[in-house]
Amino acid sequence: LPPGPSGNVAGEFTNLTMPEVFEKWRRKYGRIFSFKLGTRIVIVLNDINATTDLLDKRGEIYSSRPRFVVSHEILSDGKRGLSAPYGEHWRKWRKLQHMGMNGKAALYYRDQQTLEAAFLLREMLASASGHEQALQRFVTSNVLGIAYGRRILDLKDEMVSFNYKSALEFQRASTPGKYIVETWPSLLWLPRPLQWFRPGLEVLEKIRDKDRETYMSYFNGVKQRSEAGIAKDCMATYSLSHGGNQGMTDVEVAYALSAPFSAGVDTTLSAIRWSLVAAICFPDVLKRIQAELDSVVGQDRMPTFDDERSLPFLGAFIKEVTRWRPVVPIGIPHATTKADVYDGYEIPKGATVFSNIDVLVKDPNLFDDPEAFNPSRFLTQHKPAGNWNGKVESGFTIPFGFGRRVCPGMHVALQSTFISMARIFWAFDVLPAAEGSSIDPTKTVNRGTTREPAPFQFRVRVRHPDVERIIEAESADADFRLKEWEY
Ligand code: HEM
Repeated sequence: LPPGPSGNVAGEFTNLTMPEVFEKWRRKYGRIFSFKLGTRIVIVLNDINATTDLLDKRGEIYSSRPRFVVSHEILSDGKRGLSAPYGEHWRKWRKLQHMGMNGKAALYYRDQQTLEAAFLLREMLASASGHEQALQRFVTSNVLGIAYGRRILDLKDEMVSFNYKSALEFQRASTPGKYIVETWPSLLWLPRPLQWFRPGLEVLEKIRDKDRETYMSYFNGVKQRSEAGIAKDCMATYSLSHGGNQGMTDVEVAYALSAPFSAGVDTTLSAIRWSLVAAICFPDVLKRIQAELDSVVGQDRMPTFDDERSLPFLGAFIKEVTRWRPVVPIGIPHATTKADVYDGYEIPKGATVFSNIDVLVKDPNLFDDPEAFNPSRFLTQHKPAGNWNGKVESGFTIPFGFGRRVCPGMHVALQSTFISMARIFWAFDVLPAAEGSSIDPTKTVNRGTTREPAPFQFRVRVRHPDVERIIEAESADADFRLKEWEY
């Protein structure tokens, strides 16, 4: 096995976060290390070549997920794709995600994203600070638009509270050490009357039934709208088109439609929050973005997606934010389906494999002065960031994971980030909450697999005299046009 700490290391994770523990061990053991957690072998890749060699090039072996007996198999009836092992069910689920969110399909959601961004500006204009709710509503509404062609007017919407509750139950059920069957799944073979741990699982089975019923009701809602010819194109309607369900049952499709919410809200929101933190901490960068916006867009209309190609510095800024503060710092673990050998090390079948994104995006071999926040690195023609082994990457996608499991929501996430940032920076100066106060960009909060800035306050200041009038006009139009997504 690759080198690493021996013995029971579970205690290491009580005071430090997983990315922190990984960093400590990386300094000691180097580019690939391993350790044992319970009965599992965990391998951590801290190097882009090892990551691409294994997760990309040997995708046939490295594309599964670690087994989650309680949260995936029991609570989710094995139906959630994000935690599904590599195989037939995951493949069909993945095809639907791809069909609904690939680069071309993502273009369809631009209308809603643009209108929601006008709405967002109005909400931000209305409150001097404390824009958290407005940002959260913007991201959530777009994600539900992708899944169900439905928008939300506020965060109290029942669809939002249900999805949050369901995500929380999943997280709770994944807590290490909480359920004995997680460590000893063979206990589930005992005759039921002998399963002394059963009552704990029965609670989860009740939640599972309620989840299934609710997901089905959302899917059936779109079916009815589709039959009536009033559904907006979305993943649900794609699944209803000829062969669109990939041969999945209705319940499987209904579960698949829950993925954009569970994987897309916290991640996109965190990317947007980090973009604001960067704008506040690096005012010269913000000034340069605004100069670009002023010269391309001017002051008598809001930016749109049509301006994207003419705003290379804003594009570079968004890439740099995702590099500087990756929102899924150690990725989502893969797992092997076959034993393998790499660089003289044994990688056993069933091993959990992390790629340490946090380290890859700060690799000095890939990025000059990697700790610096420097969007211009993504404008250079000669040494594109992400160029390794002489291989030029057309895009920078490290923060979105690797191989067959790479984030299928990448395009919609980048679109949401682009249109919200373009419009916010066009309309407002983004400033610390109080004159002379500052934000510390090294302070972070971990939430499951995502990492976001520690809560911060900021205020916005209108940039030019016509902003309020334009926001009012555009958001009134958005109110009207967004009705197509309201039900
Ligand atoms: C800035 C925003 C986002 C980031 C940085 C991000 C990052 C990631 C990463 C690192 C993974 C794991 C990939 C791997 O296993 O190697 C992932 C998986 C996934 N993401 Fe995203 N994501 C973002 C937004 C979204 C959005 C908006 C959606 C959907 C609307 C989404 C849907 C998914 C799904 C369904 C998976 C699981 C894929 C699978 O297991 O096959 N993500 N994402």
